[in-house]
Amino acid sequence: MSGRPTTEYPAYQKLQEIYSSEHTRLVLKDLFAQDPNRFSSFSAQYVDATDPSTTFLLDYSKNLITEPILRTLLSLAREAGVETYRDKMFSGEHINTSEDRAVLHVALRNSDEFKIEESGVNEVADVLNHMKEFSESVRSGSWRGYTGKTIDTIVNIGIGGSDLGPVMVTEALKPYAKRDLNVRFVSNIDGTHLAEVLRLCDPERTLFIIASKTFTTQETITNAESAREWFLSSARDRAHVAKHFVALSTNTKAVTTFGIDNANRFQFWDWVGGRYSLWSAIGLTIALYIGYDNFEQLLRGAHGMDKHFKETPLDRNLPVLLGVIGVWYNNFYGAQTHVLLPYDQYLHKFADYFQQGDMESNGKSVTKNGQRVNYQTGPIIWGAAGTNGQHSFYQLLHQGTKLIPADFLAPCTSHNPIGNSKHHRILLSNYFAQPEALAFGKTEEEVRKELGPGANEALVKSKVFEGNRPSNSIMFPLLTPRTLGALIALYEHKIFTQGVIWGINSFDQMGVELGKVLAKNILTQLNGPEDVKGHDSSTTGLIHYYQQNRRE
Ligand SMILES: O=P(O)(O)OC[C@H]1O[C@@H](O)[C@H](O)[C@@H](O)[C@@H]1O
Repeated sequence: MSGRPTTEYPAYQKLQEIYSSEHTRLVLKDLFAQDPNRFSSFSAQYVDATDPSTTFLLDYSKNLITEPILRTLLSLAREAGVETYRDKMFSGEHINTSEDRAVLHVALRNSDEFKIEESGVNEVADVLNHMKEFSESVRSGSWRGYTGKTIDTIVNIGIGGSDLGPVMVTEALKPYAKRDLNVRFVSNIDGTHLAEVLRLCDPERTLFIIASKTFTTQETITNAESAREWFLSSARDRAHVAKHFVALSTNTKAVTTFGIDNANRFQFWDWVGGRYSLWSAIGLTIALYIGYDNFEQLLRGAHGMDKHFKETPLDRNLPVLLGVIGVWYNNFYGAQTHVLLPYDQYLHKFADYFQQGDMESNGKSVTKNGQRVNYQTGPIIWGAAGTNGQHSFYQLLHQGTKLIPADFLAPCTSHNPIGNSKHHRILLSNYFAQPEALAFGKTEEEVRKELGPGANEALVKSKVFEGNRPSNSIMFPLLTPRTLGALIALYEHKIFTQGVIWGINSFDQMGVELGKVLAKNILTQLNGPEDVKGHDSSTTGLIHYYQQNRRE
């Protein structure tokens, strides 16, 4: 994150040479045949230092790497200053230079271990207590709505980081949830989202959580205002809002203006980036759903990974290993995307979550010093829960023309061992088979043997799997709150590592602003064709079409 273009580091140039001279010889089938210990050399077990039951295995042996390549990739991380910038982050230095802010999501899950000097850090424990008290009163039924009834539905209104984290974690940790409490999410400004959720709510028993770091986000404020209107059409008296609306925000003034009691505001700080905020007050919906103690376990799991990232030498540092291997494909193999494939239905929002986490962090094309990069930065992140993807897009993973590095994740034990774990064994057999098929493929010779003499030539070719498609596999005993915390932090620090190597600022998101400004202007021009001014002919034509065809 020094802002130096990554191509200037000696290790980068060395990697370029290695790639040019060796990549045609990097064949997984051969690498495994040559080294019977490849799995043990290129895998590692993570064990939380204070809770050995929080553990997972990372197998990175099915990557197109050798020891010298990995060593050189780690040299690149060192030359780019990953260790230095990691320490700067943990000590509260303002590494988000464009916004002059510290980057301290690690302080939100710090059980007082790292000493961090930054205003607000000493308030974290108070906010957690506030969340504990509040979530317990709602869950126990002592918090009552305006007619004296208990709360049965939480509606989280927020977008981006104020939505995706709570959505992903409440889905992932459903086995720990209070099942008689419904959680619903409204994020999109499309009125349909709010309308369909409100249809499921009883105003006397619904609690709205207005989640917005800035409390100025157009979608969230508009949805919150409409929700308040819906609520007041039953409750009538504005004084009842206090029992049904709480805010999670850094913006005290805007929360008060909205009419939410200061006692019902859960504070956080500008050093918490939106996409790193599920650990803050933004996690209130999570605490309400799975209980505060489980939320705390999630924080502890992440803290364990923070310690690992902070204290482990780079060659055994799991986020760093994932980061540099990703750089290898992104910058040398020209891979454009990275796919996340959790074989766990509970993790079906994992890829959606890390689309923001990764793409908003590392989707940048100037360095921290303002120089246009002449190399690739953040990959496109996508994915879906296994085995569904196998019956749709895996065709392209196996036989398409693109290289798509993949991460496969799975629990050894299911929370739902129905049929004596029959489902889980089938699920896992697929989890094991897919990376194997991607890596080792199926040769023409094997196909011919299978089809027998006289087989149609085109058919033979179409059944060949070239293989040599890389992947990481992550396995953990059970998806617990603590394990999930560790896994999320693993990917957060991977993203950090890559951002440092590419010399970009992973903590601002200037790229989301232009569209917002243009939309505000266009909103004032939608009445009639005479209002539409200052656009290109395409935009003008589209707005005119809307004006001619709307039925309002
Ligand atoms: O929490 P807020 O302030 O409403 O912001 C929501 C989202 O707003 C988006 O514009 C930002 O790109 C995200 O990073 C952010 O998470």
